[in-house]
Amino acid sequence: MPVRYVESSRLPTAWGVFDIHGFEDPDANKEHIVLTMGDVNNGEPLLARIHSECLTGDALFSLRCDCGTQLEAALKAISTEGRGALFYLRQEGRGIGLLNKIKAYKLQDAGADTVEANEQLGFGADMRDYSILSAMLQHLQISRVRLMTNNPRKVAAMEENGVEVVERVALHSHSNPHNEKYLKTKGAKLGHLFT
Ligand SMILES: Nc1nc2c(ncn2[C@@H]2O[C@H](COP(=O)(O)OP(=O)(O)OP(=O)(O)O)[C@@H](O)[C@H]2O)c(=O)[nH]1
Ligand SMILES: [Zn+2]
Repeated sequence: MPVRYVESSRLPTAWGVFDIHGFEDPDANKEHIVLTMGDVNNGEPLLARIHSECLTGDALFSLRCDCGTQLEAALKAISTEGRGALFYLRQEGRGIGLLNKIKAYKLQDAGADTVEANEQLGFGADMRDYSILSAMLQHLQISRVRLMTNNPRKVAAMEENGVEVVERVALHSHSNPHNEKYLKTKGAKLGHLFT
């Protein structure tokens, strides 16, 4: 069964009042959301972010990655513009799930990098599937974006879903002693563009 829209409501946040739109993916048994602010389908390129779920970084303040700071930066940027959309996709651990990510962290504690750890567990380096965006983009009638990401695969994903990416907006990643190797591996092995 295809991904389908379920309901929307207001969501006041520390960065202003967003609208939250809920979608369900019955085949994968996942629930996804989009946070929007302002008029998202007036034809002007929309400031947008595709954020992949990271429970440890987004909700538990983990310093192993840069997800929490990127989530905050994206919501702040949208609120500053007064207009934008954040797609929060439930693709924890680049699509391998939370418990497998913890297994990968254990292997990283023993010296593997993020890609090697995934491979040792029998997964590809990045298992995310962006086709779920299609129903969300269609429902919200979004056709042109300025995409906040360092990941060229996300730019390609938007384009594959029929959306014109008029600009890639770099997102600054805060490095700390715990995520240095993680950030280095993103640049060296996963194709992330860091300035
Ligand atoms: N498998 C695995 N996933 C991780 C690890 N650390 C973070 N993640 C997941 O990686 C996803 C975020 O991907 P990133 O590679 O940090 O960034 P990105 O989304 O590709 O690119 P940006 O748009 O630039 O942020 C989230 O789903 C995290 O849960 C790890 O060590 N192993
Ligand atoms: Zn993370």
